[in-house]
Amino acid sequence: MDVVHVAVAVIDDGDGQILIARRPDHVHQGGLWEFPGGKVEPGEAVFDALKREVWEELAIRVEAAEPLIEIRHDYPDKCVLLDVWCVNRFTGVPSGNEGQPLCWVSKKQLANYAFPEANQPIIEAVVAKISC
Ligand SMILES: Nc1nc2c([nH]c(=O)n2[C@H]2C[C@H](O)[C@@H](COP(=O)(O)OP(=O)(O)OP(=O)(O)O)O2)c(=O)[nH]1
Ligand SMILES: [Mg+2]
Repeated sequence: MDVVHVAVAVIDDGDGQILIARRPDHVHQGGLWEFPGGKVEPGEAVFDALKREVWEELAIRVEAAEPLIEIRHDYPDKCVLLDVWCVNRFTGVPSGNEGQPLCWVSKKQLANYAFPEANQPIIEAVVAKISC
């Protein structure tokens, strides 16, 4: 199976709150919460994909980000490579541009939301990190 390369953004508000979004019911891993992001296009740099996806989904401009962790995960129907970045600086106010519910949550609260299976190590990395 082809591996789908995905740029994923962990966005924090500088005050310990992290932005999560709910995936639509009808898509892959639908109904679960996620960190915003999406597929890297052929020939596109991952950071450019991150900025593009965050703009498309949330209408905010990423100004600075750093790599956090890369996760390769095989779902029964899809293989993904999640390229996860911490967004350190952005401009604008996030809005669910695609109608997706958004929520700002503390690191501790992340455990109360259902995420796709691949996200477990991401959540551990976020919790372990001092900022983001
Ligand atoms: N964005 C995101 N995707 C995740 C996470 N965890 C996880 O397993 N995935 C998977 C679900 C999908 O198979 C894939 C991301 O695809 P996507 O549906 O967000 O891609 P996209 O925004 O480009 O959407 P589309 O244009 O294809 O509709 O990665 C996560 O935390 N965030
Ligand atoms: Mg997406």
